[in-house]
Amino acid sequence: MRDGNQGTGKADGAPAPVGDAAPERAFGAAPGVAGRGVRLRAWLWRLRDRLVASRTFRNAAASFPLTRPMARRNARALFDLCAGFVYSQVLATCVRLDVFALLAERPRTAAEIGALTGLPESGADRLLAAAVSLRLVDRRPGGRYGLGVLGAAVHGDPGIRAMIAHHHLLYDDLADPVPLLKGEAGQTRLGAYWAYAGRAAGDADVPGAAIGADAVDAYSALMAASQAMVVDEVVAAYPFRRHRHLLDVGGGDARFVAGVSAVAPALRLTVFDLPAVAERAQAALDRAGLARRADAVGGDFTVDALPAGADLISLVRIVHDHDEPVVRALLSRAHDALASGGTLLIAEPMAETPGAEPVGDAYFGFYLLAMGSGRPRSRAHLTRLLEAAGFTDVREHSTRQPMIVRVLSARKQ
Ligand SMILES: C[S@@+](CC[C@H](N)C(=O)[O-])C[C@H]1O[C@@H](n2cnc3c(N)ncnc32)[C@H](O)[C@@H]1O
Repeated sequence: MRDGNQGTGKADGAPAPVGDAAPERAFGAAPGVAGRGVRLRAWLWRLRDRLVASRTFRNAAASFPLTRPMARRNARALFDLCAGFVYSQVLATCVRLDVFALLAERPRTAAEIGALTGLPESGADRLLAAAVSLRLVDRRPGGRYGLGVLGAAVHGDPGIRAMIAHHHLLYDDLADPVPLLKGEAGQTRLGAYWAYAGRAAGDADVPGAAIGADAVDAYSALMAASQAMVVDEVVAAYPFRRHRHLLDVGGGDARFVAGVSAVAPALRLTVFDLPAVAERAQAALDRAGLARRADAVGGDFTVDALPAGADLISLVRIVHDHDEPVVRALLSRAHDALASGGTLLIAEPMAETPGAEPVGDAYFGFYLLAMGSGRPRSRAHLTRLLEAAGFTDVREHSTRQPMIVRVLSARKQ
């Protein structure tokens, strides 16, 4: 099953093609004047493309003192694109060999790191030099190495480490992206990992109730590990205390509702997820001492109604996992289940996030492609979907790290 919007040839928020009459209408200019503006822009883009493609021009730009910084910046940006996979492998190796944990204990030499990780000293030396260049590791006095500013962040966050550790599945699937883009890849490793996403890629569509504990354990643990950074952002952005009952749809191991419970002590909490995950959620709620005010309900939101009556429904890192028809049906079910005057929250990383554009469209775009369903969506795209499902008053609540998660709320009349 593919996204209903795919294949239209017009990405969400993409500029209108050159020659389209829309810009003229938008600016209310006389058609002839605006048409000349569009043609002038098209000519300038062609000129820029020709110049930048010319080696002579690039050499001249690198020689001239005023354009040299820009020429160097662009050359470096292009090299980083070429080398991105290598940088990721340096990071993944440091995580796999626990280099950051070893350096957090105390600064160490390459020989010590080699002895502790099973690498020859020359291998440890090469890995550490690469990690220094990427700010994962710092050189310290006496030929020792310590944590770098980025390595310290990875060391301090089990969620980031878990994400990095599972990326080998993604890299395997992306070894040849063309069959993925053509929709001809069949079952992928990420599709198998995220059982609910990959279930339609096999011969038969597996019902949600048939997805067993074995199939959900790994992804549920990954989501639980990476939930801390999300819940902190969402709780800081949205006033949960004004509500009486939160239903967290696709709530995984109940980490999100547990985080919210701390800031909204009177809130009733319900987690809805696939039956195998709901069992994990119920056990987690019991362990957290939340059983009196929280419960978990098993079901499949592609076919089942959602539990009714909550005045707040949250979809945290859910919508981007699914193609258009599933999202439309889910939003409609959420609308049906909400109490009148209730609120729906969507919290997830989004496409076209200013300053984090590649995170949405490149990383999540290709991650979800490999997973077999879903796409990152922009705020404008989500707003259209929410309004089509009957919601009004769509608002964004600013988060401190919009790269990680953005929050939209919408009201049911
Ligand atoms: C990406 S995880 C997000 C989990 C959690 N909200 C978080 O942010 O950590 C997606 C969740 O949606 C659940 N899910 C996926 N498809 C579902 C379906 N058809 N019905 C119910 N839950 C589903 C998964 O089991 C999983 O827990």
